[in-house]
Amino acid sequence: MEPRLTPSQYGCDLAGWPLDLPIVPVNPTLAIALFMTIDGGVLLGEHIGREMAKRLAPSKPDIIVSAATLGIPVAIEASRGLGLDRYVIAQKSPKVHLGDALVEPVVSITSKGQQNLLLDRNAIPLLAGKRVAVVDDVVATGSSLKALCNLVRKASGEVVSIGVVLTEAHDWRAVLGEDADLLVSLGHIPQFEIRGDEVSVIPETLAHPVPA
Ligand SMILES: Nc1ncnc2[nH]cnc12
Repeated sequence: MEPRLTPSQYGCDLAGWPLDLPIVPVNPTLAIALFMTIDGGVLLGEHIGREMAKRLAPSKPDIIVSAATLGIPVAIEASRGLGLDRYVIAQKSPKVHLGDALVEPVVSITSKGQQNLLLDRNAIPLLAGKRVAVVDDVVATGSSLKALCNLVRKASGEVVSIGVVLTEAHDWRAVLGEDADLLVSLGHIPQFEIRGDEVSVIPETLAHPVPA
């Protein structure tokens, strides 16, 4: 069994929607506030879509792109909020129809090892020459969003904005580089240091970091 950490939850705000997230270890010294978009309910999904749409609308996207699995509700709800129909989801696991897919590597802090993001070649016509908003649930390392931006560009789409529900710490800024300027979010979560069964916020990972 995982040790129970104290405190066990972190309270955050998603554009006016208060949420208590469970604090879970990702390794012996680091814990995160876990946000699972698929467990939040329909009303939270609607709220996320409405608030995400407000923030993405100024970039006038034609279509939204995200990654399976936790990005899927964000893509659907943001598309609904923007009045868009089609959206494109990059897959993480090879599917029978994806033998010939466009591929980009990803390193995640919540899944072990290296994975790939795969874009179905049949989706290329939906993206080529289009203004594309890339969305995801949480940006931590920035690796998934960077891979998504690379896939959109390989498909000749223009990345006009990046929308995430939560930013987590700040490592993503360096990984995204100039693309970090395209990013909008609904909230921020820090990361946590584990000592024994107690956790404390790492000050440099707060929205307005406290220098070490
Ligand atoms: N806090 C978090 N919740 C869910 N997925 C994540 N991926 C990276 N950080 C995460």
